[in-house]
Amino acid sequence: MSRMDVSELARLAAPASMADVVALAAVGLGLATHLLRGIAWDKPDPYHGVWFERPQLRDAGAAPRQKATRNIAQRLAEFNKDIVIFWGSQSGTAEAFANRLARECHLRFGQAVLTADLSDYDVDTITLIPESKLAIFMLSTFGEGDPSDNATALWEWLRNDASEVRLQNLRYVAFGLGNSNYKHYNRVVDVVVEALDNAGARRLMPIGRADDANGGTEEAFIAWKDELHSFLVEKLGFQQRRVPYEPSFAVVEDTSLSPIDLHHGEPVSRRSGIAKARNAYSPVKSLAIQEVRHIGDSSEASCLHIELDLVEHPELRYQTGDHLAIYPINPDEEMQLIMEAVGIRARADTPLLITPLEEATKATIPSPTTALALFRHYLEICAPVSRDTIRELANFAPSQKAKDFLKSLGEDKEAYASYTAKTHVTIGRLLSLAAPNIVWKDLPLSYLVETIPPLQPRYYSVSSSSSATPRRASLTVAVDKTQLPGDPSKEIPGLTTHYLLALADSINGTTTTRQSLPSADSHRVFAHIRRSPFKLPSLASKPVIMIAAGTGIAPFRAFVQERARLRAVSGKPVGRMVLFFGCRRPDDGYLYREELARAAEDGMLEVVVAFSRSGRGMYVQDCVAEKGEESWSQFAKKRNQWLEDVWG
Ligand SMILES: Cc1cc2nc3c(=O)[nH]c(=O)nc-3n(C[C@H](O)[C@H](O)[C@H](O)COP(=O)(O)O)c2cc1C
Repeated sequence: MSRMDVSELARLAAPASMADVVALAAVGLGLATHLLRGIAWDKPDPYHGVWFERPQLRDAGAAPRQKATRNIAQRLAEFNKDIVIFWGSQSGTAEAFANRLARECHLRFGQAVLTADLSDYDVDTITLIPESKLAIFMLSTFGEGDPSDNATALWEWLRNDASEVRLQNLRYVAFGLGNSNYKHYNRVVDVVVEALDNAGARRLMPIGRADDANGGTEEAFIAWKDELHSFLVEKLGFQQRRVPYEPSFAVVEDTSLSPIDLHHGEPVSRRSGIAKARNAYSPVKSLAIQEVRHIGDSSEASCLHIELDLVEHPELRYQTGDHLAIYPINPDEEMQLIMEAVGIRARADTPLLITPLEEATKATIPSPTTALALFRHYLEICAPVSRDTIRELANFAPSQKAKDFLKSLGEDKEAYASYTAKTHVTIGRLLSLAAPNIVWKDLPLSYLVETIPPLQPRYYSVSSSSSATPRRASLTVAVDKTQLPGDPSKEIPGLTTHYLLALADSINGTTTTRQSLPSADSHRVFAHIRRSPFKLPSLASKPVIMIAAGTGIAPFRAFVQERARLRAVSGKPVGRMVLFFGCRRPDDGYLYREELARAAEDGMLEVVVAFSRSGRGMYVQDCVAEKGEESWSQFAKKRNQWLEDVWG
């Protein structure tokens, strides 16, 4: 990286909000990762903050099923399906879109559609899909222009074996999900489409691309879907029909089941497909919270340091730099709203059996369960409701007034945008706003089960070192709130962070959030560990430059602890570490101040702090530009030396 690159970084917009700070943290990590690319680790992984993962509870479902074939062509033939929708999704959006599109193709055109998690099939069997079928690819881009975990096999197959792949029979369309704020915007769909085309596949429509930069993903999907529908009618001769709803799941109350047989909220282990093959995820376990304390709080922001006990679970091992997934629970208020609206509140504890009506449909919710567990633990009920769903809900409305209201909102893009800018329309709120105090008796629970996405775990970088505290993992979590763009007086609390805040309140006897916990809460969280390639250089003598703002410091705290431990145990010197850290003021957001000062006193760490609201008002990128020059030239010298050592 040249001096110009550093000043370019300094020129970037100064952060003015929490979102900026988060973006800044990502830029910081990106830079650090870039500097150490190929030296400290093989594959850069600059996203140290909250991580996402596919939300599906893979092995969920009541009865054990026969092992499904991994041959996609065979599966399509077995279930007589006309269309396959492949999805590659990290945080669940592409998966939810694939399910919505499948339902719509079935209801509108009577087509038999299979949605396919890419990691459930051997990707080379795509070559066997006959010409009579249509394939739809819905792919998101993650990391640094990388595929989602479940699309890795497709990615590697198309890139590594490109010259051998023959796809003359494949007719397909593709839709990509990305964000133009990232350097490699929608790279995955572009690379995959290029490879498919080169292999002789016939692309029937231009690629659809969703840009999440300004929250445009949903509308881009609706627009692309409308184009696809017109194409299917006009070019492929599909006949339209009008079927408002056909369930894919049977949801029935079964009082014969005993409470001990029910899933009361524990997530089902997600170790399947590629993740299992690569041992990327640990099993999900219930972890006791050993300690939780507020650090670096200010009037504007709150930050938690949480220590989780791993002693009870010897099989749970983390490595410094790994991520930990927390399974949140929905707030009671939202849960009650929805149960009230569908008239199930009095039967919240009644056993519910949720069974796919077709063998080809994958279970996403553990069954048997209860309505309480369904809405508290298993469905993402705090997310805004999509315009498509609002339009569909009009079919089940309990009054003409409610129907008209939902239609006006669902069919008018502008009306929906301005309403949702001022109102946080979660499913429970929407139902109660559209028809106050009326039970939606025609709204089947199965519709909610298949329409509301499964609740996803949220990922955080572990902020402790596995060498220093192998049986205890800590997290550093900024408690976030999002202001509604059309009414900044309304703040939407972050789901997981406010759940963690409620736990902190309960443990410490404080009251900092309105969110309450279930009465029987035992101060434990469901969690699993995800392997991360974001690691310290394997040679402890290598110097490291770290750049972070706010809670982006989490993995670097772990790195500092790791090296300190190594030095204490081996008695040997370790490489120089420089940490550029950005926060507001010396008394606002300066996380782990004393700890960092101690490491600095020991001579193994240099901390360069940028205070954005104090003194000269510096941001971390200013510090990198101003003070980083000297560190950089030293680093560059060393780097050249390593390159010579490695490459000769
Ligand atoms: C950590 C992270 C990294 C991302 N990297 C990229 C990227 O490199 N290129 C891009 O176009 N979009 C990127 N995105 C945006 C996602 O592709 C976008 O949010 C998409 O809607 C997610 O779809 P999914 O939920 O199906 O995975 C990234 C998002 C996150 C949270």
